[in-house]
Amino acid sequence: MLKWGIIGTGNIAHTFAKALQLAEKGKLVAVGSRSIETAQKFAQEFGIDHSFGSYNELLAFDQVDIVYISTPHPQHYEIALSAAKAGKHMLVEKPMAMTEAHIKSILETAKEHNVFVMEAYMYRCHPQTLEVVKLIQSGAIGQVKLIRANFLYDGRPLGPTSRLWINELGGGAIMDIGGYPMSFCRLVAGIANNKSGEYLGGGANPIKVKATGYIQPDTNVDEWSNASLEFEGKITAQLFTGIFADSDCSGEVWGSKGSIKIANLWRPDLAMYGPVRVEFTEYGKETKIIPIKQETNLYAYEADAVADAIAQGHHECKYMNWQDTLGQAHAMDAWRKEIGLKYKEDQ
Ligand SMILES: NC(=O)C1=CN([C@@H]2O[C@H](COP(=O)(O)OP(=O)(O)OC[C@H]3O[C@@H](n4cnc5c(N)ncnc54)[C@H](OP(=O)(O)O)[C@@H]3O)[C@@H](O)[C@H]2O)C=CC1
Ligand SMILES: O=C1OC[C@@H](O)[C@H](O)[C@H]1O
Repeated sequence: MLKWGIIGTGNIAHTFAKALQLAEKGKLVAVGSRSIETAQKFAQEFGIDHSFGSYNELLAFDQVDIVYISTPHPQHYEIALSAAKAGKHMLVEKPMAMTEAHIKSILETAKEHNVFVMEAYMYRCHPQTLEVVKLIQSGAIGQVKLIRANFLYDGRPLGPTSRLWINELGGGAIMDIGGYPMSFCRLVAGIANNKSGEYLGGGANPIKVKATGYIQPDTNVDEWSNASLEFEGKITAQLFTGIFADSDCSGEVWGSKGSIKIANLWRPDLAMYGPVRVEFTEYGKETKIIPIKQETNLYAYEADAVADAIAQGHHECKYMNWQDTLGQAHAMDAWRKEIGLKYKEDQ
């Protein structure tokens, strides 16, 4: 059993802690917060014995094998460096850090200290995503030509104190949710261009990134944006993200023989985002609905995939490996640059 410690006690930390209760290969043993009161409250809520009033105390605790870093994005960098130096494996929430330079440095430090690290794109570990991968690999839709992926939701009710609307906390749509469509298009292009037929992980890197978007002058964060990508193999993609609209977690892939449509790509744990299934159409024929059996929770799949990789002595997870995270970081920097979106980490 992998022994987990959680760093930060916000929204996703609660979701992940609940999921760990369902994971087969891991359990939550400790939590670290900036305040001891918050840590104790969280520990009580999840019935765990160890709570710490600083992240460094948790990192020094020898009963924890792996930390889940769930602070706002700009804080991931320093915490991940400290975690690696403390010899802890880590699952770092997406984006792994604010810039490609910071992400490179996290991966180098993890390598130096011989620890596992994964950027927490949880949907990559889910059977629905694996079904999409399988369909593309089987040649069912022929040669992939065009990809579309969206992640939008309404972040306005969260109000101005939410990290989502604060530039210093890495706010804005691209950094919060734009990374999902980017990572999906990269995954699909990577699978399409990998002729070995084996899922080796590692998305493709776009050879062109063009984008437009709207940066709110009051907050200096992007409220919406769309990007157009071009990949090798004559594959093009269009991504949409925004934090002002009804939720849209959908994606589509068009090939030379057929297409795939997914209603709820990112949050199959939440029915409000749409049904969990893959629609496959061979052009000119009736659409087939492929139901997806969820045997556990979305984040429990992720936690168990991490546990499997570590048990096999790997420092990366095949569903989101280091090469993929680096390519993702490069593409995300390019997207932001296209619309002039800047953070203090860019200096
Ligand atoms: N994979 C997924 O499905 C999701 C991933 N995420 C990712 O997880 C991360 C956290 O998101 P979310 O849980 O929504 O964020 P929240 O704002 O809800 O929580 C963040 C937590 O981080 C800690 N923290 C440390 N430094 C700061 C700071 N300067 N300001 C505010 N909080 C701080 C706090 O915990 P404490 O006070 O205990 O130290 C806080 O509760 C983000 O990187 C986001 O991209 C978010 C939602 C879903
Ligand atoms: O990763 C995420 O997915 C769900 C969103 O609600 C959240 O803001 C984001 O960080």
